[in-house]
Amino acid sequence: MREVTPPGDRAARDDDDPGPVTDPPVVPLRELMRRFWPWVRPDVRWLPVSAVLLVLGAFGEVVSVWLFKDLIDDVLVPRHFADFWLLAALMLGASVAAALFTYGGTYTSTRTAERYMLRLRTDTLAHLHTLPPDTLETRWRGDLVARLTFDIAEIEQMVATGLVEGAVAAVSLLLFTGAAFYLSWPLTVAALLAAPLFVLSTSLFGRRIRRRERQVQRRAGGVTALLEESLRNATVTRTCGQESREVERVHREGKALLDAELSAARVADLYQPFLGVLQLLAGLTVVGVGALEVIHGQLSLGGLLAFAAFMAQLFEPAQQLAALVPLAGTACASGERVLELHDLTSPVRECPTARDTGPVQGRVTLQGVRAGYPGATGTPGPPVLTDLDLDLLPGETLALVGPSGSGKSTLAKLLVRFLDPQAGTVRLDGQDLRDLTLASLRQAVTLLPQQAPLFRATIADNIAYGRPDAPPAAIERAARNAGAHDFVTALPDGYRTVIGADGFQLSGGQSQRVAIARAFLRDTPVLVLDEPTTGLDPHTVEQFVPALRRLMTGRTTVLITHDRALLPLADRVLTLRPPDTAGPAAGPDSRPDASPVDALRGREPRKP
Ligand SMILES: Nc1ncnc2c1ncn2[C@@H]1O[C@H](COP(=O)(O)OP(=O)(O)OP(=O)(O)O)[C@@H](O)[C@H]1O
Repeated sequence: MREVTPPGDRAARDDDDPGPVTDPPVVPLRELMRRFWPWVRPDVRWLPVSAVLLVLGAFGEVVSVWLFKDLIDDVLVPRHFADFWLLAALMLGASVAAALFTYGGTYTSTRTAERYMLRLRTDTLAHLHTLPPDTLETRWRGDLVARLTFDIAEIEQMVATGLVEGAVAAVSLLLFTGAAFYLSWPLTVAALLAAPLFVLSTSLFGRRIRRRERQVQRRAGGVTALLEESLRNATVTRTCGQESREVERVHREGKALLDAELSAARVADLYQPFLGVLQLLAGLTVVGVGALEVIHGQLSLGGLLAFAAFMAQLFEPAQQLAALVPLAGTACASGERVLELHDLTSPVRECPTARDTGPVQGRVTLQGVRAGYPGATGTPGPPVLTDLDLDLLPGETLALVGPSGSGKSTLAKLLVRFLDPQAGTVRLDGQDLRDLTLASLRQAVTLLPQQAPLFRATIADNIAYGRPDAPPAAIERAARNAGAHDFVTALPDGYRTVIGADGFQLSGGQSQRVAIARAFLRDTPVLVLDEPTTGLDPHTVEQFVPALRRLMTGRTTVLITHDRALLPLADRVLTLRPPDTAGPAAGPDSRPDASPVDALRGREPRKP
């Protein structure tokens, strides 16, 4: 949803290139505070502790200023030096106590804020991990990272730090005003004449800053999104000779960010000098009225100087309160971006009465399945699969073939519930997948995606990713079964060799073997292999087949492949057709020449 922006607001105005990231829905400040408050709750008791410590610190300052007045009136004016030592010692004591209280208050407030940020970030990521991978992959990864880092830090500034600082500044303001009032009420009234102007300017500036900050955060997300994509696709960029285009793309979004930043700065940076003028106005009024009071003997010189000191002290919390205005603007814009993530819901839900699978034999049944993807508005999109019936016995291997876009990966997603059917049922050992807990289902089914994803960790840790408690002997056994042991032991650090996040130190075939070893170690009764030989040359595939055969033995396997060399591994072959070749959606191909290995059809499945 785009906010309506006033004419003349250059950075806020939508230009020809709105950038990759769109605005999240606008959320009122109260609603933002309500939504983000639960993460403060575990440490909520520390908020009053730090507030009390900070207020005690401010009180120490008041005492110190008061003693300063006595120093002027009782030592300096009457030239009575004997009282100096006691007053000086008391002033020093008050200042040291104030410094210690302020230190304790600041530290507890920082600790609360940092812990808040950690909780919010962890829970946001945990929420993202409840969403099907497709939901995340349709968003810009860099922008997601920006929301999980920068935006959450901005929210923390407001919700945890800002609240404490705001409360303490308000209390300090009251303390200093009370002390000033006690010294001279006419002077205090004169000083407070500027207060309505403060309040008015805060409201006017606040709204404008928030509007501009929304653009800043959106553009900042756009820059990280483009940077991430640009670096991830560096190989394609170089081979296509598009380096300058990539740099230009990021530069253009960076320029839009710069414009948005400058637009925000033009308002935010005007705010503080504007307040400075108001402060000067209040100060001059105080000096004028104070001079008259001293001349008429209604105020001592010490009193006037102490009043001036209180005024100086008063400006600090006033400035802190004022600084919360741009902070709140940024935090609101960031809050909206993080809330948008929290409001993403998974189309795949675990029902409250879901039960564990229990021991799994591995019979997989699809009955009248229709499946497709939700459209932009969340309504069901056109079906990719229709009327799909399938019955796989335990230990049976089904090769799933068909042209691109015919729905093979969609079927794989149904088996691990990354997607639910629009109609019909998918069953495991006769149990509807929707009646099972997601965790137990995924304990029973291993999905090996097309690209073997590797983590920046040791080879042993990569193999043990699905079973982190696996002993080294089990890891080695899995690697031997996957045909990975020989190349792993040839590496300088063997199983302790750290590989890059995208497996850049391993060849495609080696990465696939590590992924197969991972599947061996998980040892699930059902396997879904999505084009396991993608990118491998025929010779490597030939070497790879025995490992695949070992892995599939005794497990119900759906083997998605375009590779004819793998078809002999299957007991049956199912060919899917893309929706546009025959009616609205794909289904199992019943043509007699549908499968290149029709002879395999009807063959007895291997026993588990
Ligand atoms: N997340 C998604 N959102 C919307 N449509 C999708 C999504 N994923 C796949 N599709 C669409 O569903 C159809 C089937 O895609 P699917 O990935 O299942 O095909 P496939 O047979 O596995 O293709 P390939 O052999 O190229 O991997 C395609 O038209 C594709 O555009």
